Amino acid sequence: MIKVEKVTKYFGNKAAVNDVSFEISIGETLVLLGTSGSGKTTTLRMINRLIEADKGDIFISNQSIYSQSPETLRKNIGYVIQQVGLLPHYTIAENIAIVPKLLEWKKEDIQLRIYELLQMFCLPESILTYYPSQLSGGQQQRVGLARALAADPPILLMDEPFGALDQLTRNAIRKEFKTLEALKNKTIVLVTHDIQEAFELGNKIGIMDNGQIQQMGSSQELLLTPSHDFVTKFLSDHRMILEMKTAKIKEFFPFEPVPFPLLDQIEEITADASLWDTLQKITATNYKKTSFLKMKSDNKWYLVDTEKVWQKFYINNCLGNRDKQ
Ligand SMILES: Nc1ncnc2c1ncn2[C@@H]1O[C@H](COP(=O)(O)OP(=O)(O)OP(=O)(O)O)[C@@H](O)[C@H]1O
Repeated sequence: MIKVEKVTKYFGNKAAVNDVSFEISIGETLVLLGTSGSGKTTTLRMINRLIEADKGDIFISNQSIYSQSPETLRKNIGYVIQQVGLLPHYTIAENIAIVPKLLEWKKEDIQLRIYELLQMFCLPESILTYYPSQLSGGQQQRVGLARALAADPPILLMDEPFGALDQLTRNAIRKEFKTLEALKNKTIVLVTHDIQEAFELGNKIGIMDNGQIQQMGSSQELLLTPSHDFVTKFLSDHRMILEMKTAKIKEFFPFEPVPFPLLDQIEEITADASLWDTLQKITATNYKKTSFLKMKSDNKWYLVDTEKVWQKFYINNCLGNRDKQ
């Protein structure tokens, strides 16, 4: 879907992005993660030609982005930035309608789409006549996302989209973001320096340093087979929590099946849920040593012994990794 081929960008004599290549398939989310100044934003902005590359080429659906005008290109690419970028003198309705209007949609269709997006992002109708400054940060961020999705573009570029929010709002919006049906088939490139955000949202993560992608892979690949010392060091402070977010609860089977669970200790969960999400679910409702999980995969109840889960996690991850280092 998106192919970036040996792309370089200089500012003065310095290469901000140096010979970067990667590919993303339809429906994948690639997160560019890295230190400040490593070239993440420059890479992202070259995809919608807000920054022009000096060398290399970028293809979307096998067509070079340089074979079309930047304006045509951007009509098919949603763009979300940390500062949200809502136009201050436009109402919320006008802000959301910008791209559909550019695409000359009918007035009624734009109206319908606006209401659909309000529902999708849990925003009240009353804000439609407000100006951006009258909204909270979290609401502005939701409107920014709604605006980017208004014309249902196949590609979404996001630059620190949750960066301006406090931690609680950030976590909540991130959770919504993960489950949004409207994002399921989108090809997304997201820039962040938040390691946990990257591991939560990315199918693929590209770790950038000094204008280059040091390693690109799934969260498991980065954690278990880092290809550079930089990658190991970059992730080291967060290692434990990342491994809990990467490990899936199904890896901790077999649990004991039970015919009937105790009703005050039940949680429904999918087999693909992470260990982190599962334990959070269990401990949020009842901090007990055992809990019952109903696996959505086979619809049976299992008794989960969290102590055993911890032991297995420790043996699999902590001991295994230490052996490798
Ligand atoms: N317009 C510009 N003019 C000159 N130098 C620039 C410009 N934009 C970026 N740079 C430089 O290019 C390098 C990469 O910047 P970029 O914004 O891509 O990094 P980043 O990884 O997104 O950083 P951050 O996480 O801090 O936003 C930095 O050294 C930056 O100072």
